[in-house]
Amino acid sequence: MDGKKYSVVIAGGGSTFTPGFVLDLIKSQDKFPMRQLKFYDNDAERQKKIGEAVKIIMKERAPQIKFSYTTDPKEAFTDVDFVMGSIRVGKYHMRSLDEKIPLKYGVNGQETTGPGGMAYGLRSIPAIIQIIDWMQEYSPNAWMINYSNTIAIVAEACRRLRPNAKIINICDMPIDDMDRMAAICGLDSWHDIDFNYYGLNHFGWWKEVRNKKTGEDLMPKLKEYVKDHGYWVGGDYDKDTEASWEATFKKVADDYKMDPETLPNNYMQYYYFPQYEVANADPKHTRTDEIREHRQKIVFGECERIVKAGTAKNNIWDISGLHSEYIVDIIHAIAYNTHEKFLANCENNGAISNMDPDSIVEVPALFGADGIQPMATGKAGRFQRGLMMEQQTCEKLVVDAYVEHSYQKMLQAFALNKTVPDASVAKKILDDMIPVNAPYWPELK
Ligand SMILES: NC(=O)c1ccc[n+]([C@@H]2O[C@H](COP(=O)([O-])OP(=O)(O)OC[C@H]3O[C@@H](n4cnc5c(N)ncnc54)[C@H](O)[C@@H]3O)[C@@H](O)[C@H]2O)c1
Ligand SMILES: O=P(O)(O)OC[C@H]1O[C@H](O[C@H]2[C@H](O)[C@@H](O)[C@@H](O)O[C@@H]2CO)[C@H](O)[C@@H](O)[C@@H]1O
Ligand SMILES: [Mn+2]
Repeated sequence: MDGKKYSVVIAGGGSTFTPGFVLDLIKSQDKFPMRQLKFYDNDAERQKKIGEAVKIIMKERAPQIKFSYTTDPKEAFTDVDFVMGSIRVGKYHMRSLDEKIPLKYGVNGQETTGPGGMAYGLRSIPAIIQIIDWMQEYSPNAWMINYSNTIAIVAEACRRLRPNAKIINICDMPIDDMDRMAAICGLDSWHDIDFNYYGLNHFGWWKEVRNKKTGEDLMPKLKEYVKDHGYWVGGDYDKDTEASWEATFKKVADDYKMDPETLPNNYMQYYYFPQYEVANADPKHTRTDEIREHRQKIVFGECERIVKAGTAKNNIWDISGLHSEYIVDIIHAIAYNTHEKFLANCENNGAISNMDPDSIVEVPALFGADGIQPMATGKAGRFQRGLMMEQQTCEKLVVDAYVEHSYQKMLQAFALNKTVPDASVAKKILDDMIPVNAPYWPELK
């Protein structure tokens, strides 16, 4: 370590994940020392609620790190080494519509999959491109680690519109799944697992899972468990897991049966069993409502409590979360050029040998000071390749729709998607989505 101390800005300071991430950054000061932490958000009021609580946390636990929050891009993106992308364009209001509009027509209503995921992706593109441009203008050497969804669509837009930008698009879902695999096999955490994985974001498969220390092949043990229980661990491990996530992890038992050679990312259920998802959804009460009643309420309630008490003693984020732990590991790998292996969403260029070079894929990559070096994962199975070709074409069509302001391309994206049964249904969903997305989408002609 060269004694350097880092400056980080979180874009989306008002995110429900921000306080947990801050606590993990503070705990990692021996590993990733910082001199400055800033928040940036375009909703001053929402950010202030988190910002005021974090001010107290920082004063008590890391007074050596200068902390501030702002809605001014120049102030936010000047003098930073890392930009963390945690924005949700349109906030929970728009997520709720992404979920509920498709359900009205009997189609899967989910944050990052199906028409809702494509609608969300189209909203995110201009905002992420704008943040990249600010970062390049005010801190040209900085890296942006982006986890703002819909990642596959954002990554495709970056590939086309800002090909030289220092941005890495990541997802923590496979980490969560691997942490569950570790627990199932009696290991401590995902850090104990070595893997070979390939696919698209929220759309992939493990080819290999091994004990990192001993090299033992864990696939037979995992398959035996997953066929009955999916990735549901239960007991103490899952004591805080919400009902919808419980259903998700259990459903992996059925996903797995679609290809017993591999282990699936839990998001495959939205593509394998869209009718089941719709049948089990309540169009009046979707995942957004659950978050409003649970995560959002808890996070903002806790911030309010800290501000009122004037202290952050015994706060709820003292226990690390996988999401932020993973992100700290990634920025550490870039800052200290460790070439550790994580998953990244990047241009294929042969990483999956039978996918187009210009596909955006999610594959293992070595993370270091120059960014990522994607690794060769071999050949996708015929079944997987067919699914991926369809899905990534949808993702490319959304970016076409953005670039060309094309109604036709967005309609094709919806109609092609595996979750949508019919082009006339695709049209109905799109026509309902256009007016509510008017503040965020280009005008589609
Ligand atoms: N990739 C992953 O694995 C992963 C995991 C968890 C969450 N996420 C993503 O992280 C993001 C945050 O999730 P959340 O549930 O905490 O959302 P949230 O709604 O609680 O917070 C998002 C924040 O972004 C702000 N925002 C919206 N548009 C903005 C813009 N243009 N510029 C600056 N700020 C803006 C909002 O005001 C809000 O404060 C989402 O995109 C979510 O999908 C990704
Ligand atoms: O419905 P949400 O907002 O709770 O989750 C949607 C996100 O789900 C995944 O992230 C999980 C993560 O895998 C888990 O370990 C924990 O940290 O919670 C995260 C969010 O709940 C997924 O990877 C994200 O892309 C989704 O946005
Ligand atoms: Mn994700």
